[in-house]
Amino acid sequence: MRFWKMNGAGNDFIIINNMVEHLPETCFPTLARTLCERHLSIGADGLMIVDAPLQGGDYRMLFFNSDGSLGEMCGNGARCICRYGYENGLAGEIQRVETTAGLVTGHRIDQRLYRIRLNDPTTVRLDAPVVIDGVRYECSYLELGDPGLPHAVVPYPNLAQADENALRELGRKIRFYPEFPKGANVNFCELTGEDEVFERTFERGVEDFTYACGTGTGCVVTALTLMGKVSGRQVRVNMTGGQLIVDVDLQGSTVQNLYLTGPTNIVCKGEVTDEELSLN
Ligand SMILES: N[C@H](CCC[C@H](N)C(=O)O)C(=O)O
Repeated sequence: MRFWKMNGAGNDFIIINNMVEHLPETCFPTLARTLCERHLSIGADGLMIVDAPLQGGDYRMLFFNSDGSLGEMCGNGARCICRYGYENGLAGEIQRVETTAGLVTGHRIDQRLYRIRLNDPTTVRLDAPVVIDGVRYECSYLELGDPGLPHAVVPYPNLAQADENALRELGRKIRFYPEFPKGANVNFCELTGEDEVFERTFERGVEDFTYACGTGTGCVVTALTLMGKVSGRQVRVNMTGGQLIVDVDLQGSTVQNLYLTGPTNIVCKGEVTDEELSLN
């Protein structure tokens, strides 16, 4: 079984082309759990399966988190998969990717830089405070696409200096907050300059911080734009693994287009030989 390992700003993925491998869909959760384990196998935040299109796109993308759960979408994953699609001749410089959350269009800017148009927000609750251990945190809740990928946006002062373990525990509690029916990816953020944000995301399905989260940055910049705190133009979001740029087109208070731009890295291309892997 051939695979590529890629990352987008440090959010890393294993990619398998199922138009070549012909694996049964039922094995994908186990495949993700096995291959994404960082000590026992290749290691990644998620597994992406490329498959034949069903709705007129260039191809279809299925995204599985490292715990085997299906994610509706993945912004950094979609940017990486666009490079995979381009370099494997599945699509041209502008491409249409079918995701579980709906169609995503991708644009090759240069060899490593890719921009995608993220799914439009389908739920935006700017005022969705959470109370954790008696402390109230201002929070927004957004979903991108349909069915929507859930995100909480939590402003957090002095984020870069925050105690890692305390932040992780808080992230976990908000991720499972009972008022978020699907759970949520939890994006802690702090404005660090004009149109510049620092962000750390505790991800559902990885159940820890990842180095970057593309849909998370899209939601952070959407919320901050609607609150009037950033312009929505070329907003720079810095995360552990690098920088992503987000553009938000507003029509009144409705988001019309949400773009995510950032780097991709092909780490290796290889063959899976994991002797512990069972496809049943
Ligand atoms: N890291 C991803 C999001 C993965 C979504 C996943 N954690 C879920 O909630 O299913 C991104 O770049 O947008």
